[in-house]
Parts: sequence; structure tokens; C-alpha cells
Amino acid sequence: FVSQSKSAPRLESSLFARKPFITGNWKLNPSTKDEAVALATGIADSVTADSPGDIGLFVPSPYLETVQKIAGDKFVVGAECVTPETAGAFTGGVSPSMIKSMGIEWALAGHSERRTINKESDDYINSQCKMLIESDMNVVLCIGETLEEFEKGLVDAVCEVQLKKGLAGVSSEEMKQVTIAYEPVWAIGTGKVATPEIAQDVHSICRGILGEMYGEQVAEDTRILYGGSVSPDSVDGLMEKPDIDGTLVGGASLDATSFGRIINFVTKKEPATV
Ligand SMILES: O=C(CO)COP(=O)(O)O
Repeated sequence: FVSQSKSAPRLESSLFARKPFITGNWKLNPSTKDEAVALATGIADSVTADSPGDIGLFVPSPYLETVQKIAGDKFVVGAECVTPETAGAFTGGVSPSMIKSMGIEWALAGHSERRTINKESDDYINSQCKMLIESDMNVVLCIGETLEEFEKGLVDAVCEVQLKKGLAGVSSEEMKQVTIAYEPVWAIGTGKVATPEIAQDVHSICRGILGEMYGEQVAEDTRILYGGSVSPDSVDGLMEKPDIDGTLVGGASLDATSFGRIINFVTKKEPATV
């Protein structure tokens, strides 16, 4: 259904150059399995045959199997992070092979909270990306600048470093397994969503960097999601922009009604010319 490793993410529809991908990241929520079941069920109920994109939900590792069962073929389920090791003395670690063996084929890497709180470096994130790809899984590589970097005009430079280091050693062919999520740190959990214009600018810059790294075709095929305070009110405007291929939603993915509205976004995007 949504496995990018099997087919390039192109849509038959002429509206989108790339099939939209609406994703949620539950972070350290909800507090109990019962609540996770209720929330995942509510989200699954809002996915219909008319929902315009692929849908994904990144959930805490203890809930992966339960949520996967509820998801069926309505949405894909992924881990929020992985330990880039195969086995050994890494207490608390969760490896790609462990979750792959549970039927999970997706994971995030490089979320700003992991970069900051868990001190995950670009090199470590690169190992996560490579190990997920080698495990025949799909990765959503998260990048984005802090407020200070934004105010200093360093957005392009930060995105370039995070993309180039995060994807070092990843081949053009393997880029089918990669989705990018641009999440400006200043927009995460703050209620300050980037304007569609700002997000479009950065997405277009990121696509240009991917073009330098991998050529035009890979750049055109790679989905770039926006994350940071996305809500039912802001999703339509964001999704109208040509280089915004989806969203990575935090807070609003914890409410089935709000996330359902985001999943079923309405867009007036111009038909794609590619
Ligand atoms: O970090 C995010 C998703 O990964 C965004 O979180 P919010 O939508 O709560 O701002």
C-alpha cells in the first residue's frame, strides 16, 4: 500500500506530483495502552476511500503491534526512533530488526527532540537511516533549524548540513525508502506554524539540495513533509504548496477528530506539470 521500498511514490492523479503522506507522531503519548487503542481506533475510523493521501502513525514502541493491528491497511505504523545496532549491550535499545520482525516497516530518524534531549548527532542519525534502509525499511528523516538559526538566516545552511550528513552513503536507489520531514524547531509544539510561504521556500531549497545530491529525478520523487504546529486550520494552506507533500503532526495527532480532519485535507493545488 504505502511501502516506498517497493514502488516509487507517484500518484495516478494529475493533482499531485507525489502522493501526499499525512503522518502523526505521538511522542510520549498516550499514557496507557487502553488510551492508545481508543485513539488509534478513532484515527482508523476517519480514514476513508476518499482520503487523499497515504497515512502513517509513529507511535511509542510498546504500542507498535497493537496499533498495527488496528491500522490494518488504512495506515502504516512506524517507530519514533531506533537504536542503530543489530544486537548487544545497549540497554533500552530497540533495533530495526526487532521492529521489522514485528511487521513494522517505518521509523523516524533525527527528530529535533531526539537531537536535543538524547544528544543524537548527525552521524548517529546517519547510522539509523542506513541501518533502516539495509533492513529493507523506510525512514522519515527529520531536519530543521532552531529559532536562533532562523533569525540568523541559517535555514538553508542547517538543512543542507542535516540532509547531507543524515543521508551520507545512501544511494539514489535507496532514496525510494526515504521521506524527508522539515520541522522548524521554533514551530514544534509552540502553536507557531510556519506560513505556507516560508515552508514552501524551505521545501523547495531542500528539493534543490536533493537534486544536487541525487539528480533531478530523485529530487522530484522524494516526498518532503512539513511538521510544526500543524492543525486542522493550517493543513489546507500548507498542502496547496507545490513542494509540500504531507505533514508530520504532533499534538493534533493525539485527537482523532483533529487528526481525522488533517488526514482528509482539502487542497486546491494546481495540477502537477511533471
Ligand atoms: O514534532 C512534531 C512532529 O514530529 C510537531 O509537533 P506539533 O505538531 O505538536 O508541533
